[in-house]
Amino acid sequence: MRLGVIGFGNMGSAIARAVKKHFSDVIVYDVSQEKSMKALEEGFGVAKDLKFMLANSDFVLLAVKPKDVPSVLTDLDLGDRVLISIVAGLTLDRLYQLVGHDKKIIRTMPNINVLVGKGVMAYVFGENLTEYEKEFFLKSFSSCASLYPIEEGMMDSFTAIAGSGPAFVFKFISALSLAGVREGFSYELAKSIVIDTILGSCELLKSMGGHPEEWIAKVASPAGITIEGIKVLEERGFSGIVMECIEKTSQKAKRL
Ligand SMILES: NC(=O)C1=CN([C@@H]2O[C@H](COP(=O)(O)OP(=O)(O)OC[C@H]3O[C@@H](n4cnc5c(N)ncnc54)[C@H](OP(=O)(O)O)[C@@H]3O)[C@@H](O)[C@H]2O)C=CC1
Ligand SMILES: O=C(O)[C@@H]1CCC=N1
Repeated sequence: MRLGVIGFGNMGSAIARAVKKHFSDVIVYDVSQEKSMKALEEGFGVAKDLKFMLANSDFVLLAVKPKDVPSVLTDLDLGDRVLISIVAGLTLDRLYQLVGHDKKIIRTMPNINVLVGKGVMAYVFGENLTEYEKEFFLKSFSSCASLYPIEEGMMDSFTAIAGSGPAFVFKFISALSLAGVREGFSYELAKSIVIDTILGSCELLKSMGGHPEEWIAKVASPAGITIEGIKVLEERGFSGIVMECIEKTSQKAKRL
């Protein structure tokens, strides 16, 4: 199977690198000369136009910004190829309008962590896909992401929590690292301590299970020091802020 990648930006390049071993060939098309050069330097084939890319693809990854989608898909004849869209807010209905109702489409939402093989990706299969095509998609993408089959109606919520999620996690890492600097560590040392603490906490929760609040209770000793910090988070409405952050993010996906 051959993969065509439309848009070699943050996500197109991350996915191309992550899944290339599963495809006999990966060919990239990007309007940016700089991105095309980058793809070439990384050993990918580069197409001079969409027609050439299509002629050399069985699966086509749509990885351009939402505003650029109409210019890419209008008049594009996908034929029997499978279109994999990662575009936030772009519904299957809208995709069918653009490429034709008889076409093969998989709507997905990955996150940037596919770069290190630890991504998550939601997916919804459209009509007309063969069992082989579905299995090939699942096999190739499960090598870089935990795959979640979800109802399409939950896609914007998934996008907020998981697609945008790394940005919110990085924000927390950044804030905790700055707090470490304030306490007297160098930024690099603080960041390393924070990353190891978060990795360990995630590992613990994933392998041992339980509710996060139960683990908070094990860390926060009665009349100890941790509860003083928890009090500040509670007073400032940390959980409410995070919920509103996800609500606003999810709502924006509906307006794209
Ligand atoms: N960034 C993320 O973490 C995630 C993004 N997504 C989705 O992935 C998509 C891509 O996002 P991202 O990778 O961040 O965006 P980028 O801007 O980094 O990448 C898009 C690339 O496509 C190029 N491009 C623009 N128009 C065309 C065209 N007509 N034909 C071919 N290439 C074109 C752009 O060139 P130029 O820069 O010159 O315009 C750019 O190189 C978006 O739809 C987004 O919703 C989904 C999950 C996570
Ligand atoms: O911010 C965005 O629009 C994209 C979609 C999910 C992550 N990044």
